[in-house]
Amino acid sequence: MQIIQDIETIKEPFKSAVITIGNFDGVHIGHQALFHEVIERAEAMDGTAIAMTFDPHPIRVIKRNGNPPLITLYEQKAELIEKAGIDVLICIPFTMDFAALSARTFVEEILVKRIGMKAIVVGQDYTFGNRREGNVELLKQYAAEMGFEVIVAEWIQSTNADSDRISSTAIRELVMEGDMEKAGKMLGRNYQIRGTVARGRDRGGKLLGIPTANINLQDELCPKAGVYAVIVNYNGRRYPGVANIGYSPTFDDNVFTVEAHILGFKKDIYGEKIMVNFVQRLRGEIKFSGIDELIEQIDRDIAKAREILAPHLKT
Ligand SMILES: Cc1cc2nc3c(=O)[nH]c(=O)nc-3n(C[C@H](O)[C@H](O)[C@H](O)COP(=O)(O)O)c2cc1C
Ligand SMILES: Nc1ncnc2c1ncn2[C@@H]1O[C@H](COP(=O)(O)OP(=O)(O)O)[C@@H](O)[C@H]1O
Repeated sequence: MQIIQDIETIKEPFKSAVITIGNFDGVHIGHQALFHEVIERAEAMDGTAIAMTFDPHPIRVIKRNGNPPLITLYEQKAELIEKAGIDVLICIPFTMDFAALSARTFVEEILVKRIGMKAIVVGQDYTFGNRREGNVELLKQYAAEMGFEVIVAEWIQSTNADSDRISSTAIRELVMEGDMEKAGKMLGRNYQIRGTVARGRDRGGKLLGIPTANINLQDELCPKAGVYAVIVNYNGRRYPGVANIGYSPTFDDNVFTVEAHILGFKKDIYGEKIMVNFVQRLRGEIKFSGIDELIEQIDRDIAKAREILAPHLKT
């Protein structure tokens, strides 16, 4: 996948560009369906499948809806879009100047003239341009005038019985409630955080005999405090694990940590990158009266996690 960070570097329009535009936070199954549609159309036209996204996330720049943490940071988002099969990812640095572009200028100058858009795939509620003045109706007017096709994608319903609409907001809420199974269904994969292993309080290995790799979150969404069955990616492999998120109330230092104990693993991995995939929340954090009770409980957590994770690690 080609990645373009600066549209000025696009010197000539792409061949029959089929494009979809969005923040795609989470790259959930609804986003994946849009990409699928783009790829199919592009293939039929012998054209180029393009996704356009923004970094930083527009809500960070416009601050209309506060500052919600992100489901996917840029690196993972780009990886997932590539995996979906998109040919070109155009990542626009979202600035106040960009936000001020009129809908017409954006469509005519950027999408049609520079990128060579021949078709655009959007959801029904797509809005764009300064103050969200552009919508599907306006896009259809421009389409007739400027000569491109507008494809309005059907909404993807959740596979859950309550058929919630799949949305980044719904997924954020599920992750914050610790409902990783439901979040995972909407994402089409487990919710993941990634980071570099940092030093903790030097208790896990020495005091408890259960070393934990601590990671500091950047801007991403933190699941509800508690204990989770997780799959850890390290060095290209997948390991079962248990993670703890919270303040470890048995100890009184009141420091918030995200940490994972990797099962069947023994190695110093400070400074190395790991990815933690949340499969299921097991319980909330407990303030134990002593270290022995804490260790016994963690042993039970590990046994339960092994059971939950076994089917996930078969492949
Ligand atoms: C699976 C798991 C469950 C945990 N549950 C609790 C808990 O219920 N209460 C608590 O105070 N600490 C809990 N901890 C946190 C440990 O106290 C923590 O790993 C320890 O303080 C090590 O910290 P360190 O990595 O900074 O050295 C848990 C840790 C793990 C790995
Ligand atoms: N099975 C394991 N799971 C997680 N980390 C491990 C494991 N085995 C060794 N380690 C290493 O031990 C470190 C954690 O040790 P710990 O005693 O909990 O200290 P800290 O307080 O620095 O987290 C990890 O950062 C990692 O480098």
